[in-house]
Amino acid sequence: MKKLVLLRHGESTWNQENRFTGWTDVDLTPKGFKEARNAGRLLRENGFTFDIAHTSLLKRAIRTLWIALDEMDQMWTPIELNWRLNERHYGALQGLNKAETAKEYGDEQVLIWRRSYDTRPPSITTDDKRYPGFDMRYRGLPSGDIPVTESLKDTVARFLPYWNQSIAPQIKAEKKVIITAHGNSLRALIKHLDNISDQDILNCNIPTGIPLVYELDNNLKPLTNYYLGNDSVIGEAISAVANQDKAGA
Ligand SMILES: O=C(O)[C@@H](CO)OP(=O)(O)O
Repeated sequence: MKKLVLLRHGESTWNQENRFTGWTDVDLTPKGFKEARNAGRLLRENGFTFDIAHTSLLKRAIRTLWIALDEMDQMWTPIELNWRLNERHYGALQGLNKAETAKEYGDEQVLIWRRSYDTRPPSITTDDKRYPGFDMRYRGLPSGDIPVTESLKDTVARFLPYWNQSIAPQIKAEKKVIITAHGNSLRALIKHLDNISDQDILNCNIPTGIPLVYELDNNLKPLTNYYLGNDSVIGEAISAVANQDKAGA
């Protein structure tokens, strides 16, 4: 049996301000630092060690990983960074407040933008200052890979090549792996691993800073999965993510 750990970054400044974030490179809040440290503590107390860590090119995920590894006293763990683990690109919604957007467009529309499988939020244009093509970290990418908006389906499509070519072979080769990423890039992976339907993925919400352990068979089919930590804290954190788009939030 193989174990894979998934960790969403700790609370970011735009999580705190309840803004659509996507590829915007915002940092952790003080609470996010604490969540990352707590994730490291839970991993340490449960005896986890890693041969390799994967994360995105966004500092909220990178810093969460650094802090968790620091808390585990395993900062020497090799880290691979890849844009394919980035958050889903939220197009022209990036920067907008989720509750205000729900007031303007309605809860139902915002839920569709946030959680439906194949609906893309409105796009940005390639002359928008939010266009990732202006950011030097993405300079090596073909322009066809640089998003102006993404559905979860698009996120699955750009995550899976990295999973299939880099991460899955490492796990099959008995490497112990942690992936520190984002709410929607991790939903993309979970959809694939658990073979969740396009409809049911709507109800999947991932809390910040709580390690999620997958136990996998030799073909990487999930046997079971569980969060580390206190069940009621985890339940509240999952509901808080689900409710961010309520007009009264
Ligand atoms: O804003 C975002 O990029 C994501 C994650 O924080 O939000 P949501 O949960 O609404 O998909």
